[in-house]
Amino acid sequence: SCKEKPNRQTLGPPWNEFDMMYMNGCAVKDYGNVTFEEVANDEPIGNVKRPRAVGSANQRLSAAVHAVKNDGYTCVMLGGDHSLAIGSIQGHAAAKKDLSVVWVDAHADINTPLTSPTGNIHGQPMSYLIHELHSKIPVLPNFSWMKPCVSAKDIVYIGLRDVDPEEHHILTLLGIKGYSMTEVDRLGISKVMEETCDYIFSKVKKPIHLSYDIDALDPSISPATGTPVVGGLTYREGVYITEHICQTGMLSAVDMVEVNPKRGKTEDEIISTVNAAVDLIRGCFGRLREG
Ligand SMILES: N[C@@]1(C(=O)O)CN(C[C@@H]2CCCCN2)C[C@@H]1CCC[B-](O)(O)O
Ligand SMILES: [Mn+2]
Ligand SMILES: [Mn+2]
Ligand SMILES: [Mn+2]
Repeated sequence: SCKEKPNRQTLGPPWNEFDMMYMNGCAVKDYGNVTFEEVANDEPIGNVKRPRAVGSANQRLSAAVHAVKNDGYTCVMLGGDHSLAIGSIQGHAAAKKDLSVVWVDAHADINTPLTSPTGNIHGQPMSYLIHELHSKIPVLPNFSWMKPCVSAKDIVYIGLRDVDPEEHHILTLLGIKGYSMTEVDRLGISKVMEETCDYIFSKVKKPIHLSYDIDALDPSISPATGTPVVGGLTYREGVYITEHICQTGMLSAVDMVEVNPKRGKTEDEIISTVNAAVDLIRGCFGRLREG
């Protein structure tokens, strides 16, 4: 997590007594890893796999993100898979009430437990988070702590190119704003970002929760991920998104998820994926390619 640019003159060496480090003019504090408990016999419930483990993990993550926000930082959550957006956005909303969510992803991750083709919760987080689908989420063990906290009108997707038919129906029914790779090609990324910000700021300027799935980038850049899909964002488009969000001054939390070294076939694939994720986060905190 990172605070705004401190006044350099008043600061001592990079490390000071609050175990903060200063990088790129940001005060960076490492809140450590959220440890997750192993859950034995975590049998699926209907079409939801690992509900108990995922529910308790997200409850812990939610508390951690809440603490980071209460300390006044912009929160950086490094995943893990995209089911962690449940805890990250819950914890953020507990501290900041009204949020806008920019979801950068090849996928919509808005399957409900009933529509999911795989039962994997990483394809469902948005359905747990939005008010409009609350009635479609069954009671699940270890999920009683959470409640919907985002409105459909406060969401924008960027990078969509692998959306299930049921997800497409939900997006259309709820009128959720999205820029698929077709729109990115048609409009260009700068127009997409201009429209995205006009849309989320059209009424009230809400803090932004940027939930960045590394599989939004083309697999040629970030192959070490669970569900790669061809035809993704270029490195430049991916970084432009973060630079544009940064300059709004409204970024309040960012998830960087689905970076999975185990899915890299070579060391180079892993390094390329991790370096892209690092550069995306640097873009969120003011690193400009012009220097
Ligand atoms: N919609 C999905 C789900 O499992 O719900 C199905 N899809 C895989 C499937 C393969 C065959 C062609 C259609 N797509 C992955 C996606 C979840 C991605 C989660 B993310 O966090 O990586 O975005
Ligand atoms: Mn995944
Ligand atoms: Mn995702
Ligand atoms: Mn994805």
